[in-house]
Amino acid sequence: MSGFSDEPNGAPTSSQPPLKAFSKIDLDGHDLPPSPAPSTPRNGRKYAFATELVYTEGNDQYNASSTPIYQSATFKQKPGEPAGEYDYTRSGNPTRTHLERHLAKIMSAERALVVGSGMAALDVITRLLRPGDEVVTGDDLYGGTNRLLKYLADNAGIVVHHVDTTNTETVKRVLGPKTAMVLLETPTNPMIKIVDIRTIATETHEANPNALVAVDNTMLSPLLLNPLDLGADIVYESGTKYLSGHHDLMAGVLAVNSLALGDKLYFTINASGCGLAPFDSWLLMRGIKTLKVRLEQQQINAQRIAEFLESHGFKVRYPGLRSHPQYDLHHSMARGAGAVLSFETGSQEISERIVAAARLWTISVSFGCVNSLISMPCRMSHASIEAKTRKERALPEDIIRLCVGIEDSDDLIDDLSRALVHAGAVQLRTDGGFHARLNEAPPSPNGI
Ligand SMILES: Cc1ncc(COP(=O)(O)O)c(C=O)c1O
Ligand SMILES: N[C@@H](CCSC[C@H](N)C(=O)O)C(=O)O
Repeated sequence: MSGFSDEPNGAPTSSQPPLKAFSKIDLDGHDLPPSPAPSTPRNGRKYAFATELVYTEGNDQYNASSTPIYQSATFKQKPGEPAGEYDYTRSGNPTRTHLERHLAKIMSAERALVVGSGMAALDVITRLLRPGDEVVTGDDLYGGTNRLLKYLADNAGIVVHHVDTTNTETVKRVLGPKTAMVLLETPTNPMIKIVDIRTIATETHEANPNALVAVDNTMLSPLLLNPLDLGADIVYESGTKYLSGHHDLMAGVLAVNSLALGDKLYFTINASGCGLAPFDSWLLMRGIKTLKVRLEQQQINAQRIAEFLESHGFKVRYPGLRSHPQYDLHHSMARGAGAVLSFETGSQEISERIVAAARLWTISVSFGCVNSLISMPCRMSHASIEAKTRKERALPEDIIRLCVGIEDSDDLIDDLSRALVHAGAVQLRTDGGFHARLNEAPPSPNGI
């Protein structure tokens, strides 16, 4: 897999025009995000994504190259003059504003907002709902998203429909005038299923023009997907993941094209006080600058690892593989396959042994970090979904999720191979190769 031009990465030939990273913002610069601390060159020239990621323009009094951390809760006012631009950091802070302008630019959005975590972003979005409203969402979702929706269903009178969002007909059947929100993930976490944002957004707005389509873009980041360009009303993501890239902060990002909707989201952020703190805003701004180089390498590594596992007989879920049933759909929307994949071994016990035997792959929740991570979603990130519900939704208990980092891919494959052999997940052949034992009885714990 090569890089991140504005062309679809490895996409099948189609009659569709090439996917553009900045389709919304005009090259003459009439459509730049408003900004007291602009993040875009004032001459209006629009650069390639890699350039826009690192290029920022500020209005710092000393021309600081890195926008300073305004570590201040309050801002002094001048007597007898109207209130200044900032008064209190819960309401606004220059470091946070600069980050928000920068995000609006790279997300091709009219307005972006940043909060304390990805879940805080979803919380802000769901506060647009009223009792009796219906939400349509997937049957494969991040566990925390599922938990918040369940809370709203149990306590706030919101009706939540979990359906197979990979099937647009199924989604259409539950849409209606009471649908207030459709909440999508693509690829889904952890089953890596692909959702047709364009079709579902059209169907949703036909069913109820006031319904909002919100897309969780955590898996791909703005480098690989712009849900707003596909008809979504709100895009949000966990900045804890690819945008920051080092697992050293928690953040959530929201972006919209409707300024009226942006104002409603901002109201909740100010009213509830979940805006991102100045230091974390600065750290996230720093992380964003290396998004392309990190995710590009992560994706190259992920492709190699997915091919390695598949070639050894494992059932691998990764949209970079031609065997993915929705390969074409994914590449009609996105500019790359991302760096999260999952695979099954046929046995929960074997999967547990693989995870335990890995050394380079850290056992950890989350993804997007420069380090490679291995996890068992049913025990970790998705443990908050009841076992009964996981079963109903056919989430395999043995599924292993790999979140690929930027290490040397040979080292990653060596470590994974050793873990597979140690766990007894593979049958050794006389020529030194091996093949997945899928659905065979697990061997003795030393694996051989
Ligand atoms: C797809 C997805 N969305 C949202 C979140 C929530 O983000 P955060 O942990 O920053 O609250 C996560 C993980 O936590 C996630 O995997
Ligand atoms: N204990 C946490 C688990 C966080 S999972 C983080 C991430 N979204 C992932 O998919 O790994 C919780 O209960 O939220």
